[in-house]
Amino acid sequence: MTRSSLTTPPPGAAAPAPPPGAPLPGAALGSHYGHCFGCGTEHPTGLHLTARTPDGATVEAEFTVGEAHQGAPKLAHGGVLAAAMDEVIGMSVYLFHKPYVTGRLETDYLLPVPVGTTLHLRAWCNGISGRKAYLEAEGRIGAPDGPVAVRAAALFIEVSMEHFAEHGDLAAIAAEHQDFEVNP
Ligand SMILES: CCCCC/C=C\C/C=C\C/C=C\C/C=C\CCCC(=O)SCCNC(=O)CCNC(=O)[C@H](O)C(C)(C)COP(=O)(O)OP(=O)(O)OC[C@H]1O[C@@H](n2cnc3c(N)ncnc32)[C@H](O)[C@@H]1OP(=O)(O)O
Repeated sequence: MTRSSLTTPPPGAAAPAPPPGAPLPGAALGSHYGHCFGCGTEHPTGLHLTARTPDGATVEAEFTVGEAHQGAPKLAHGGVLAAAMDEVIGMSVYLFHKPYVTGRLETDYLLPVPVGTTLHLRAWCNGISGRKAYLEAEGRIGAPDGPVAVRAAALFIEVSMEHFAEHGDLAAIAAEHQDFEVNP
């Protein structure tokens, strides 16, 4: 992965153990918001990613590239692939049971991804330092051990739930997340 210093964890940054209440190994993670473009089940044209954590520390999901995801004829659009990486990385930091947003997302495109391809996505955390989480993901063609088509590195920033109240619609999230309080 060609990674900038901004997405490289500083020395000593370690991923914490999942807190009580975090998804257990083997658990499906579900959607964090029904209208999310990445995982929302109610989104009419979204990616509809469904993820699970095999070990409580990493996240896996599959994304099949469809006609709606084209950039060049019969090839996936790079921005759509970046959205899939953003989503699976977001799910991996959700394992820590705190709200984070993407601050920076870096993507390497290594192979073209034809329509009809199933990408096997995997994301994990390389470390947390203060409010900053350093994360990484890869997308492999056709199988969990297939050739790597996309790699991503990201810096996610921890926010309070007030972030969503101030800038978005906290009530819509709270309706689906009784486990997140505005003033815990
Ligand atoms: C997404 C919905 C979540 C719903 C939450 C509800 C429940 C959670 C449940 C489930 C979640 C599960 C899955 C989520 C899956 C996918 C989600 C996809 C994620 C997204 O798609 S989310 C949308 C795109 N995202 C944004 O919409 C962010 C817009 N942005 C801002 O809202 C501010 O920009 C913010 C808050 C990022 C920072 O603002 P701020 O004022 O709080 O903090 P500040 O600026 O001081 O930064 C603190 C330290 O981070 C460094 N830093 C900041 N930004 C940086 C950058 N870009 N590059 C390098 N370093 C950066 C600073 O340099 C400083 O570092 P230092 O402390 O060392 O000085």
